[in-house]
Amino acid sequence: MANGTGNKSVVLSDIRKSYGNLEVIHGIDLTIEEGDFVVFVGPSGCGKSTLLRMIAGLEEVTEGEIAIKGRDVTDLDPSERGIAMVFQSYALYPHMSVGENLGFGLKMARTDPADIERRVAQVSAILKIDPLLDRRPGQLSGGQRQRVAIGRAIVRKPDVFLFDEPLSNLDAELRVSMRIEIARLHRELGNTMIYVTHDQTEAMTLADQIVVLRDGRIEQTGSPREVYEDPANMFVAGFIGSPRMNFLEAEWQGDGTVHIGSAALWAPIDGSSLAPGDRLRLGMRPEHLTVCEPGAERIAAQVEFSEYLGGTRYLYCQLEDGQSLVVEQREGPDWQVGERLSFSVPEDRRRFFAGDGRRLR
Ligand SMILES: Nc1ncnc2c1ncn2[C@@H]1O[C@H](COP(=O)(O)OP(=O)(O)OP(=O)(O)O)[C@@H](O)[C@H]1O
Repeated sequence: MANGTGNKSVVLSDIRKSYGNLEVIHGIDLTIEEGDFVVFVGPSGCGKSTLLRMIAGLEEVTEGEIAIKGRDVTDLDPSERGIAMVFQSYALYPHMSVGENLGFGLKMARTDPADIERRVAQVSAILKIDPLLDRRPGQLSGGQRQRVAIGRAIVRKPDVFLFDEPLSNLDAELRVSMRIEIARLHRELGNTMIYVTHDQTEAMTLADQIVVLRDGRIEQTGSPREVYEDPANMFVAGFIGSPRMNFLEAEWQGDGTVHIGSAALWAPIDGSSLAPGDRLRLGMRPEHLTVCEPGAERIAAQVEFSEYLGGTRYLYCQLEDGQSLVVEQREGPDWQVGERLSFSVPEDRRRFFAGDGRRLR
């Protein structure tokens, strides 16, 4: 909750969506607090855009209810919902100037022309596009176009901003600066923002709350830190983070340890639902593994491939039983391909999952 008011901004109640006989959203419940920046993430086809478009009113809801600021908007037109949407494609009117694009929505709403002029000036100052007001969209760079598209949303003073992958058409450098700009806008305007992205960095840096979706269901909702450090299940653990979390198959011993090859690692989990010999997964983030002297609690692996990225190095390793392990190394010697190493991982960084992906600890 960004502004601490605790008021509900958007409430989705048992939302379902079907295309013909095919249900793609399977009963989503979600409460978004006033002023929160909420990011939807998940693999391609999980329903991020469909959910956003249903909130916008661009897609009909098959079942369930959407409320914005306490008002049931499920059957209202997009224009009546108090939302503004920014698309990946910008969706600017090519034959209008930037100024006309910015003011068009207000003109349609029969706003007083002097008022339109004042608000367009205000917004173009916020977004630093005032020198561009007389240009057409065709005469702008990608970044400038996206600024105009965002300006067109702001000028209408919506309750809720919806962003559908707004930065994915921009080059890497511009993405970073626009990302920072969007974060600044959120801080300045304080509105609720809902944002769909494929980009992990955008999700982690912009979100107050990340909603992780899979196959039309919510797997977890939480702060970036919660979903990263305390994932609800193996899916979330594997989806959030790049390179992704390592999952090693391990055997539960019944004495509080798991075995991976010759390594015996302490596993502080509730073993009441487990039997000795049960297979578990031990999850470890690449940055939590460190090279150390061999020992009982050490995982032995051979370096297969090494990637130097400047500030960091990724070691792609293989255990004796063929399992893979990715290790992020920030400092220390440049280990070479073929080298046999031992790795340790702190106890509080170990995550355990049952065979069905359930989190054990
Ligand atoms: N008009 C449509 N007719 C039939 N199925 C559709 C339609 N639109 C979307 N779907 C299906 O609904 C599911 C969710 O699609 P959606 O575009 O919301 O996913 P997404 O998470 O946004 O994916 P991406 O990350 O690839 O954009 C997918 O299985 C998709 O094939």
